[in-house]
Amino acid sequence: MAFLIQPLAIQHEGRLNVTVDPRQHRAVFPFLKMHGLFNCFVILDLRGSPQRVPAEDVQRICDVRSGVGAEQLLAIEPPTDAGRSSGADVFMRIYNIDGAEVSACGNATRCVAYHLMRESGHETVTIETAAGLLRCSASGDQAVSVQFGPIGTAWNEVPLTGPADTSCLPIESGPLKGGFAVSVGNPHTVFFVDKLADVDIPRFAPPIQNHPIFESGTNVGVGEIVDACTIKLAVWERPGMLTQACGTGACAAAFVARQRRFISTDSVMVHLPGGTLRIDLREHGVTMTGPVATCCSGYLPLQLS
Ligand SMILES: N[C@@H](CCC[C@H](N)C(=O)O)C(=O)O
Repeated sequence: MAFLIQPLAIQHEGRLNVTVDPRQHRAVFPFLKMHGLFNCFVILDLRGSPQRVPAEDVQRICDVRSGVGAEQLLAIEPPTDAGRSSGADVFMRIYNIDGAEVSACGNATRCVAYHLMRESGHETVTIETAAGLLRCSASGDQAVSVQFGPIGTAWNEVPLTGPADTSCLPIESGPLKGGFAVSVGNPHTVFFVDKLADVDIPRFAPPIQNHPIFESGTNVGVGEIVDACTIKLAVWERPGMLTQACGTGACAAAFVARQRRFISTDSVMVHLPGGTLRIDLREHGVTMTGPVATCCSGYLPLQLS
């Protein structure tokens, strides 16, 4: 697969349109690469030709050696009929680097929302995902807020494979004990430790991520309380990588810290290796606010089925 990459030559007016490469007789899909706190994404606009991206293509595109390099691939598609009648502007399909579809990604939602708001000239956009509708709004020049619904805490919402106390799971790995499992549209298990820097996350997180108590694995958050309104957080994400930032992980950690009364405010600053997110905890749900950035755009010749 060959790529034509145009660093920083970003066209924000109009859609990313599909054209045909006359030499290769293959559809050429424009892509945009963006990041939210260095959690980076390739975005494809498939509104004109909604189809699934095969797992091998996702893997190749996301691999920094063979492709563009990204931690998730996002396909913008038309909303479903149900989504459209509830006000959704688009459907966002989320692929992890192994090609598996997942139902939520906080940083990606901010990036796609920013791109769509630039395209429409509006200050708000509603994105449908497999986990439901996400209402997004501009928050200054280069930042976006996303409203998630209420955090799920029931065992079958996470989902676990059977009934268990999600607020104190009976599993452990080294210093990771007493995890609190929640759903932010995707599964997260949050542990708090005294000193985050002392935890060897690549060693201790995988046994939690892949524990049979989870129906489809879990993302693993390891947090340290800095003060009554601030958390330091690292997230080990499915399918097995330490990220610079995780938006849904930040929502999960702020929610769990509040439940455990480790923090006393409804507005929590979550410091991740890639930067800081503000998480507002409200009765009707959680709102995440943070920056986005555009890396480059280009063209991907793909044979989608
Ligand atoms: N980085 C994302 C989460 C992406 C999905 C995750 N890897 C999963 O498997 O659920 C975020 O910002 O939320």
